[in-house]
Formats: sequence, C-alpha cells, structure tokens
Amino acid sequence: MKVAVLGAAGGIGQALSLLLKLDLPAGTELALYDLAPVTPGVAVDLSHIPTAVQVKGYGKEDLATALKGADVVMIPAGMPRKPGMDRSDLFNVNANVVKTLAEAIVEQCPKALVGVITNPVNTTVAIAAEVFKKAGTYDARRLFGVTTLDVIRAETFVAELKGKNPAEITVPVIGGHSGTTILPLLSQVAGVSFSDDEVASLTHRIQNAGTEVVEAKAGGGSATLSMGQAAARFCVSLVKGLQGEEVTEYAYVEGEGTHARFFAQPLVLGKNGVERLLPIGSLSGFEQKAMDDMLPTLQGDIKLGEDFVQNA
Ligand SMILES: NC(=O)C1=CN([C@@H]2O[C@H](COP(=O)(O)OP(=O)(O)OC[C@H]3O[C@@H](n4cnc5c(N)ncnc54)[C@H](O)[C@@H]3O)[C@@H](O)[C@H]2O)C=CC1
Ligand SMILES: O=C([O-])CC(=O)C(=O)O
Repeated sequence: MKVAVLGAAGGIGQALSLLLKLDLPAGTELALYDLAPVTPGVAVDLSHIPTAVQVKGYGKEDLATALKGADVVMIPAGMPRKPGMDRSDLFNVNANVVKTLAEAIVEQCPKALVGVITNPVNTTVAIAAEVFKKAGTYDARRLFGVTTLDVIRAETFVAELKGKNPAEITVPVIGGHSGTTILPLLSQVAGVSFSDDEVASLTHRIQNAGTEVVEAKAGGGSATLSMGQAAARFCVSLVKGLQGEEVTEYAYVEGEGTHARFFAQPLVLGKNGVERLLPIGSLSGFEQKAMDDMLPTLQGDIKLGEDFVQNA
C-alpha cells in the first residue's frame, strides 16, 4: 500500500503525516511531497519514529515519483485563510494548485483514491473531477472532498454542551464545506435533545468553526492540528476500505445528484472507494429550510470549478 501526501510540509501536511506514520498499517509506504525545500527533512524527521511505515520525502521536481503507483493521495496543498477572508477567496490561488496536482495523478496513479482538503473544497473537488473526466480516468467512487473536520467539530461541540463524552456522540453533517453549506443534522443525534435556541446557536457555531480558528490564530493560518487528525482518520478509513473492511464515513462526493452534483453525505468505503451511498435520513423543518436556502450557493461553487477546467 502506498499513500502520498501532497502539501506535506504545511501545517496540515505535517500533522497529517505524523499521524499517518503512527496509524497506517505496517508495510505502508508514505510518500511526502511539497514545493517547500524542507520536505525531505520532514520525511527524515518522521522516519526516526519506530513504526513499520516507510517514509520518503520528495522535493519540488519529484511529483511524478512521489505519486507513482499510489493507492491513496491526500491533498492538503495550497493557501489557507487569513482573518476577513472567505474560503472562496482562496479560489484564485488554489484552483491552479489542485488542477496541476490532479493532472499529475492522471499520469501516475489514475486509480488512486483521492482526498481533497484544499479549500474551497466545494469547488476544488469539482476541479479535480473535471480534470479526471477530461483525461478519461474519472471514477466518482474514488474522489472525495474531506469534510471529516465538520463531523468531529460537531461531535465535540454537542458533547461539550450536553456534558457527554465526545466518543459517544455521533452527528451527521451533510452538504458542503463552507459557511451555510455545512449542515449539521442535530435532529438525528441520538440520546440528547436540543431547544430551538440550542439548535440555532450550535448550527451557527459548527458552520463558523473554521472562522473561529482563523480569527484565534490572528493571521497565522487556519485549522491545522484538528484538520490533521480529521484527515488522518479519513485516510486510514480509505486504506481500511481498500483492504476489504467496510467503514462508514461522511465525505463530499458525486452521488445521486438529488441536491447538488457533489454533496457531503454518509457512505460506506470499500475496495473501490465508495462502496455504497447511505441515505441522509429525514430532516427537521429547520434543517430542510437551511438546506433549501444553501443549495444555490453550493451549486454555484460547483459550477465555478467545472467552468474553471472546461474553459482552461
Ligand atoms: N477541508 C478542510 O476541512 C480544511 C481545509 N483546509 C485547507 O487546507 C489547505 C492547506 O492549509 P495549511 O496546511 O494550513 O496551509 P500551509 O500554508 O501551512 O501549507 C500548505 C502547503 O502547501 C504547499 N503547496 C502549495 N502549492 C503546492 C503545490 N502546487 N504542490 C505541493 N505543495 C504545494 C506549500 O508549500 C505549503 O507547505 C488550505 O487551502 C486550507 O484552506 C484547512 C483546514 C480545513
Ligand atoms: O476555515 C478555513 O479556512 C479552514 C477550514 O476549512 C476549516 O477550518 O474548516
């Protein structure tokens, strides 16, 4: 098994790579790629941790070798937000980053499972899909926008509010990964109940949790450590799936297109990536209205990505 991390020297990339060195199954090869000159050093540093995962670092010119034969590719490459910015403000820089990396995936590992972390996720996943489609290698079961952070945040905030152990709380989060497109389904949380005010304030907090971190870091970037954990959990689930275990996760994928071409929903991972899409279940009146209100935004974000590749 080979896992490649593109953008491995960044805030997320380093945290993710550390957790993958600790958590991937024995015998996995972990390929770290980034434009930053420190990347081979990050790999040497991690290689001193005594686990049976072999880490190799690749510099700027070595993208092809880093990707060659990869089974899973995680992409946290690209610019993070600063206070006052929306995720969509990252489009101008990050659209090209994701397009370039997706083109290299087409050449080196067209069958890999690809997890896109780079923002704006609502749009960058559509960019990767269109690049793969243009090249004739697109398989919707193998491309994921990583929205695990929304799920773990929702579970943390609900547990905090209700005095529960977060490990015992499950919160579905569907839709997309920015602002109102992030839709937690609090009506489906088992074992707790919420007042209308709690639903409104928790939903708002979950939707704005990224901004909470951006503002607290005061110009020093966005979530990296919690995102590293979220991405590692999702990547390990992808690997378990490839090894034949069925694992349930939430991710932003091209599903049945009921709500939008790409939509974050529950799914079962397996040997081909998405093995089965799971239903989102029934929504409360509050959630249904929130969904109806945000769909045009999500659909617009997706179209931006499609147009970017089609008009290139
Ligand atoms: N999906 C999600 O839930 C989340 C997504 N993000 C996004 O993840 C991205 C990365 O964030 P951070 O790690 O904090 O940023 P960072 O600036 O710390 O690291 C980004 C890394 O990407 C590298 N890079 C840039 N262009 C590249 C290219 N063409 N090929 C390879 N590497 C390249 C840079 O050299 C840098 O090391 C941002 O776009 C951010 O908005 C951040 C948090 C959560
Ligand atoms: O908010 C940001 O820019 C980074 C991100 O996607 C998150 O933390 O959810």
